[in-house]
Amino acid sequence: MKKIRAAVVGYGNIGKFTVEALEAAEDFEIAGIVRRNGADNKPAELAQYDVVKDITELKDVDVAILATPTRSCEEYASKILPLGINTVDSFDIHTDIRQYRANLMKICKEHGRVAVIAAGWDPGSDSVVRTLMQSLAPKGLSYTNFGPGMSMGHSVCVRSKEGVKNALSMTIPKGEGIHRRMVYVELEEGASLEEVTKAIKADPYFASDETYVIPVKSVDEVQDMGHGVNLVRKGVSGKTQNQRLEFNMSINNPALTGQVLVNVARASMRQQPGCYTMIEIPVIDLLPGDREELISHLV
Ligand SMILES: NC(=O)C1=CN([C@@H]2O[C@H](COP(=O)(O)OP(=O)(O)OC[C@H]3O[C@@H](n4cnc5c(N)ncnc54)[C@H](OP(=O)(O)O)[C@@H]3O)[C@@H](O)[C@H]2O)C=CC1
Ligand SMILES: N[C@@H](CCCC(=O)C(=O)O)C(=O)O
Repeated sequence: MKKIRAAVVGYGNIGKFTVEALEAAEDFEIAGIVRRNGADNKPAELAQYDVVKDITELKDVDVAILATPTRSCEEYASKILPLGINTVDSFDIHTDIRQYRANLMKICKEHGRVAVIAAGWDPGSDSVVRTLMQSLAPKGLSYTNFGPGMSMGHSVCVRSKEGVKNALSMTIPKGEGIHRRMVYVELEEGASLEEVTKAIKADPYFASDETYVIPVKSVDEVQDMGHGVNLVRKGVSGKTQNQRLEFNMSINNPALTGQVLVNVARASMRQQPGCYTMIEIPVIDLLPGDREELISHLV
């Protein structure tokens, strides 16, 4: 069977775990890794792979897995899709997903390619669970309670602020889908904590949550990439009240996100041209293997 050739774009936390997930997937081969500085300071674990500055330097790429900051995803996808390469990403600004999908839809249709967006665990696999729960109890309330744990998206956002050398944003659940943000920042020399705090609190990632910004000497010393979710729904099936549904997981955040990205990269090869979120993709397409066997094993 021909293997799917995937490129990983960006080699930060998600990029590293995506490479590992690709190495563990028998239906994939790694076409190469795309980094802003190309092969400069190539990490030892990438010795066997092409590490390049531009994806056009790689051969026969079927799908590009964008492991870049959320706010860079659209720029990368808009350049890569017209090259005839599918893209997948874990874009996580929930309020901007519809517009992002509409923008990429045009490009995908024009170039006959597939993009899968907002595909990590939230948004991503949690979105699929929320959808399933809503179908099981169509009337009612769902609550997504995160953590405590490290949000990669919020941490990346803080690291992009002027004066911040490194950052860790912890998500603390307060109940009923409300969260507090505890942000640990390692500041550049001379940076003002007050200015940095103002910039963080004004960012849409943080603007609607209670947020505390705490300076630390070393983010490395306090960082732990564990996270998790408790997703609950209480509602009505048909005319029957008080149906209670629950989904829990406790995870290494980048490892799970990298795995989901590989799954949707596989699924992207099985969709008609267009831009999709995870709830629009048949779940069986996330899995490798023979369809008939999966049906007899899983149904
Ligand atoms: N939907 C979900 O459930 C989840 C989504 N995410 C998303 O994943 C994103 C990436 O997280 P994470 O891997 O921790 O981030 P990192 O900062 O560790 O890695 C991002 C990498 O992207 C590359 N890059 C390209 N353009 C830029 C830029 N303008 N600024 C900085 N880096 C750039 C860099 O790699 P190089 O130097 O090799 O070019 C960098 O290391 C987050 O923004 C988050 O939104 C994360 C977890 C879950
Ligand atoms: N998008 C998140 C994953 C879901 C958890 C979350 O949204 C949060 O902690 O706020 C992340 O970037 O880590």
